[in-house]
Amino acid sequence: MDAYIDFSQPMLWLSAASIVFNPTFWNTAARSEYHNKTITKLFGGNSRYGCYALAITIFTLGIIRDSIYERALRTQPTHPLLTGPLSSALAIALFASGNILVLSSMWALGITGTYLGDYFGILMDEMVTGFPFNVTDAPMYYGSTMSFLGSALWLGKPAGVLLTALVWVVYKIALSFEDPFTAGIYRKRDEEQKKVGPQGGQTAPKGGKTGPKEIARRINWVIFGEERGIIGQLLFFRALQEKRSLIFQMPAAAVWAAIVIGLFFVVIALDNMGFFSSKNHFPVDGRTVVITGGSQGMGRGLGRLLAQKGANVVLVARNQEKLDKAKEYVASAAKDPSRQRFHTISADVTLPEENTRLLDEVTAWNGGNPPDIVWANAGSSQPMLYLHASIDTLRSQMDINYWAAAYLSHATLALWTKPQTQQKSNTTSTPPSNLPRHFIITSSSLCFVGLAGYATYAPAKAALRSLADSLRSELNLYNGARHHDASSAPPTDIQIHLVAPGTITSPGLEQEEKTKHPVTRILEEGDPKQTEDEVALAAVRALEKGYYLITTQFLGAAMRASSLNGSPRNNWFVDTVFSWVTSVVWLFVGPDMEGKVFKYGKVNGVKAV
Ligand SMILES: NC(=O)C1=CN([C@@H]2O[C@H](COP(=O)(O)OP(=O)(O)OC[C@H]3O[C@@H](n4cnc5c(N)ncnc54)[C@H](OP(=O)(O)O)[C@@H]3O)[C@@H](O)[C@H]2O)C=CC1
Ligand SMILES: CCCCCCCCCCCCCCCC(=O)[C@@H](N)CO
Repeated sequence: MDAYIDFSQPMLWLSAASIVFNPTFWNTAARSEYHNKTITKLFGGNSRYGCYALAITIFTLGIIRDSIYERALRTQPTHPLLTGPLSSALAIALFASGNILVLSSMWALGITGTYLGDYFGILMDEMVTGFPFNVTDAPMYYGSTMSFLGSALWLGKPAGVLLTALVWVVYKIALSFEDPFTAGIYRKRDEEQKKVGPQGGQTAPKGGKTGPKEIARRINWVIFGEERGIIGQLLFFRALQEKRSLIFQMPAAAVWAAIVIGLFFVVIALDNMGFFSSKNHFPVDGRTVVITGGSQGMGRGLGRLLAQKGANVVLVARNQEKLDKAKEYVASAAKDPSRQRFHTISADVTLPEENTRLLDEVTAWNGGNPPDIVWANAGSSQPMLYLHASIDTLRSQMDINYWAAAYLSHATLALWTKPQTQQKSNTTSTPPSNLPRHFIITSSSLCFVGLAGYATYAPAKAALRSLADSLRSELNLYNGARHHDASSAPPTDIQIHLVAPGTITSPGLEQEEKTKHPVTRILEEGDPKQTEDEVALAAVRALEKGYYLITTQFLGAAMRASSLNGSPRNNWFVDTVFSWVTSVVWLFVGPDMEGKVFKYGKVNGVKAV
């Protein structure tokens, strides 16, 4: 054991103590502030000063802890297993991505948001849902853990790996205290706000477009060191100082690997901040959108979000009562209620003629203009073992999950590709509509990966992906023809998109849980759950960036990256490197998933039909 870790070194124990002490300290301090206003009282009743003081204290304690950690490691044995070029490359990657998580989290939350401002009654107005919070709920904690592990690998010290494990456990415990507590604080605030009077419902999450002005403002912020900038610079320079001398000792291959992986995370972060495309590729203000399956779940979330962005919205589903309620809910979010219009159509989209009828009805309602955006979102899942499903079920699953979207695309594209002369000019739309029209299909992340228990459903979703890929290729013909003879060609470009969400906490999910086999639950256990609003926001943000094949959370993105095939890339660099990474990840995840199903059969057996 002594070859790995030297437990006789006092620094090791001091480091462990400081690792345990820090989160314990800030949780105790913050709770005492929350209950008795202890820190605020110390600062003459000014809670903001109190919070800044706590921030400085926590930050200083962090630096002390980090330097004790480093000193502790220097007195520890090095192990050859941890000193190769691979280990160094991994160290850099962990350190880089850990720091990106920490810095971007601070950037997004500010000082009071980062350093427990909630406990001081300084609440954030809006939930931050963009990067890095779309990657993990606790980027600070995970980022810091990654940096610890990075340092351990860099120095090649098994003791560092052990201390990192301690960091991780301590953070996990801290999170299990903090998360419910903060959730409680915000719940209380929301209840109080409700009592005071309606504030227009939920506020839209923060983030959104990052135009050149916003970028300039942020750079300014960093250089001139307003609150977030100062901390960012401190951390950045400290990281540089520590690592500079060591880079020169690295073998070239490790340097290159580290650069590629580091760049990968930088590009992801920049992409998430909207650096690569400041133009909005999906303007909806003043335009007319049709959403099938719009009466609940993701469709309703989309309706609400697009109403907030100024669209006229038509919701389609079968049940008229639910449609009426949803319309009221969506309309109440309108950006400009005096101008925006809302409508519902009851239709069964599994019937081809209903799809043509609904488009005719929308066109009439829209002053003779076809809708600008059509979203084939209706769908319904009956997961169960394949052999437990009747042939009728297999067919009806295909009807609602594949054919409904196929019929709607067929009818919509027929309308949109009519020559200019046969389409009324889009007089109701502002800005004037030679803007592209969009046909969007809701598929599922299951279009990328097959899972036991989804053979009733996933094939339809995979077929949708193939439909979108094929139509995307074919639509180039029409978009090209607009440059041949404008008068006989469609009046606008036509774009198609496929959105592949993961698990959504919708009424549909409650329904599918009734037939789902337990083994399916095991396989999809790790899939993050998104609300209808979260999934709608993620999808629309990606559309605004001009993406074609869209996922809404990180696991979905990984599944997508591992099955890109010939589909157009969103960001060629990220997509390419990510697909390499996933092809390695699958070597481990694949057998693990196969094994889980096998083991379920081994333990429980399975009945023949
Ligand atoms: N929930 C999940 O975990 C996931 C869902 N998806 C997909 O996302 C989409 C939305 O799902 P979700 O948010 O769960 O929605 P829900 O299942 O909660 O709602 C489905 C909507 O579609 C409508 N609908 C169902 N059948 C028809 C029909 N034959 N004709 C017209 N409208 C119909 C329903 O209204 P009515 O019954 O009144 O017709 C309702 O508005 C679906 O395509 C689904 O496959 C993808 C990944 C995960
Ligand atoms: C490198 C890549 C690793 C990939 C691991 C794969 C893990 C599988 C997660 C499965 C998620 C399933 C979501 C289902 C959504 C859905 O459509 C249904 N709820 C509707 O019925």
